[in-house]
Amino acid sequence: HWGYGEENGPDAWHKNYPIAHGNRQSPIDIVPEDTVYDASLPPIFVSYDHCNSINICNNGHSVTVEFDDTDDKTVIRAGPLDNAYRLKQFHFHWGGKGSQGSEHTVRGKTYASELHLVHWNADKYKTFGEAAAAPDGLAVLGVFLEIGDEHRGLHKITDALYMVKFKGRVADFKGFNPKCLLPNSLHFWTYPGSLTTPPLHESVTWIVLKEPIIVSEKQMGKFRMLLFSGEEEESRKCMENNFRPPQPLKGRKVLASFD
Ligand SMILES: C[C@]12CCc3c(ccc4cc(OS(N)(=O)=O)ccc34)[C@H]1CC[C@@H]2OS(N)(=O)=O
Ligand SMILES: [Zn+2]
Repeated sequence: HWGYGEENGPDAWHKNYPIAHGNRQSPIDIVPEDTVYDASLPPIFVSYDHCNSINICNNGHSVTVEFDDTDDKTVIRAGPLDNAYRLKQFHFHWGGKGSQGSEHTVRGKTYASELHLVHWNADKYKTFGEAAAAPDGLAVLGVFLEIGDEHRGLHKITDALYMVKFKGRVADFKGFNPKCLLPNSLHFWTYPGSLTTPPLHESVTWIVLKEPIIVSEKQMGKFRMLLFSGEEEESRKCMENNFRPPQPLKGRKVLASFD
């Protein structure tokens, strides 16, 4: 099964998922001076007010917080999007001790972690799975995490991680609103890309925020207590370095919402 190890890591994914060598793969290295400022690009509109998380889960690749997406309560719209996209889940990618960890990079700079808020086009598609296979099916909002002071909003998440230490664990996690995980500025870069884990579907409009949020090394350390492995497995591998490196741009244009 695919993972982030020597044998089953990103360089091997193409064997079962040939689209890994496709023309709109993610993540990418964002080179600000090569991006195109598009003054006609409206700001993104994040309406997470009536937001309710359901549970927190260790899926063996990351830790995800799932949302009730049965109506248009929690959506992002505008920016590069033609429809309202409903929040389905968010999850993180992170590194080992204070090193790399983000998936997107900025002129080669890696951040300690990257938060992905995964939304799907419920205006056009009936289910998340159907949307996830369509070229305009998903919109993922990416937020960089940088090491510094501790982040008050992140505490609720890091305090819940002990409940999902092992792969396959799910725990109740109600009433969390991810609005508190967004930075002050919603200035973004956007480009057409893909899921960054198998099945690597080329169905994502990426919206990567320029401004990182600041979290403490102690908070990041709690993510590294999670395990890739299940409770019954004898090999206990810390969940860390669960990121795919940047992929070829293949002629894609990266638009900037700011000059
Ligand atoms: C659940 C699904 C498989 C995995 C998957 C999905 C959607 C968004 C995802 C975002 C990810 O993370 S990332 N970094 O943002 O790309 C990683 C995996 C994702 C759908 C696609 C088909 C499956 O859906 S299904 N079973 O057919 O209903
Ligand atoms: Zn992700």
